[in-house]
Amino acid sequence: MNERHAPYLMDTKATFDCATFGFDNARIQEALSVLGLHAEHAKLAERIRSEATEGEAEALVHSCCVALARERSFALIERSMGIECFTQTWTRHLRDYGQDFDTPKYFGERLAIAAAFVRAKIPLGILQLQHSLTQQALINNLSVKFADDTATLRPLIDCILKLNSLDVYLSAEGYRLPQIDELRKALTRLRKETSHWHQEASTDQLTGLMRYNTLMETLDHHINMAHRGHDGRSGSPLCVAMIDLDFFKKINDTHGHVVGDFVLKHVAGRIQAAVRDFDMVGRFGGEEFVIIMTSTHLELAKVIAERIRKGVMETPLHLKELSIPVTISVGVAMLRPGERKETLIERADKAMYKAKEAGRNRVMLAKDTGGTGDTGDSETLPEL
Ligand SMILES: Nc1nc2c(ncn2[C@@H]2O[C@H](COP(=O)(O)OP(=O)(O)OP(=O)(O)O)[C@@H](O)[C@H]2O)c(=O)[nH]1
Repeated sequence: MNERHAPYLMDTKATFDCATFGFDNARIQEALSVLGLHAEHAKLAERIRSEATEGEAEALVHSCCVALARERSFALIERSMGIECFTQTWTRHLRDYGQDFDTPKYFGERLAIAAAFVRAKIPLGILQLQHSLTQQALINNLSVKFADDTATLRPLIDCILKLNSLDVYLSAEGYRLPQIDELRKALTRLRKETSHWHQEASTDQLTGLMRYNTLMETLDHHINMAHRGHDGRSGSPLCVAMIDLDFFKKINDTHGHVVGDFVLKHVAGRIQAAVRDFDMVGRFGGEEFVIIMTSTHLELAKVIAERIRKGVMETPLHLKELSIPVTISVGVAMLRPGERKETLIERADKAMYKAKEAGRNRVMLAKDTGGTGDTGDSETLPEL
């Protein structure tokens, strides 16, 4: 017996909320009206119960089960919910046949039974066969009893057909919700996985920063935005900083590649700590990083680049007994009107090489069209 499904099918005191399945009073009335089930059918259903199911429900279910057992997928019932649970639910269904068919409770119970069948992975066809067999058995039973009284028999059969249609309809609806639920869960899972893989694909494993491709796509996007201007009219300033570790080969040669990796990670952390929340940092290559600074003029970009340089210089990496000092050289360039990312990066790169040539551990600016001043370690370069 499958414990998970049994309570849904057997707990007679449980009330099932048909609203979960999208049935409010208006929808209940709509379904009843489509099927032509009215108040007068309550009396007919009562008659069916007293004539055909009272005291006979178990025998009826037994004979139906014998027929149903010929169906190959019937074995699933035994495996997933157990025959006892199945027959008890069916017997209860027959004893209460058509009772309060116009109430949310009636709808809720049938919807929940169908949902339990779905969870037990029993095909909808079995549940619908069960309804057909019930209909057949009741009609046969009454046809024998009222063989000579067609005036009584006809409305009773009409009522059975209608109540059976309602059962078939509710079983189909009950099957739909869990399936939609499963679909929703599968979609959520897929979305999570996609976003996880997207994150993996766009993140540099060592530093946790953006990878080269994502960095370039991001730069492209922001350059387009900057050319258009945030208000869609005038251009908006954008700067790029190219950062390269100084004498990194020596660090690798002295301490080994693994320690070199720790240094890269450490510097990436220092850069992230020094930039503003909305600046975008990526790993450009081996020991090169790029920062995209939107809505930022060269003057401000220089201040930020200086802050990063100082931050790195003042925070050596401590590894056990080792203290490894690190410095960086930085080139900063501001986007020119109509400029593409390739030349912007190239100008920042050239400025960075000028910083190397000038003695390293400094910030150099690629001259923008307006020209900039020079403070401290930063220098303004001739136009590149
Ligand atoms: N540990 C480690 N080393 C790397 C990685 N990527 C590149 N490198 C090393 O970075 C070093 C860069 O050396 P160079 O280009 O000569 O530059 P440098 O020694 O930093 O000297 P300057 O840039 O002129 O100051 C090389 O030894 C590369 O092998 C990496 O992911 N991990």
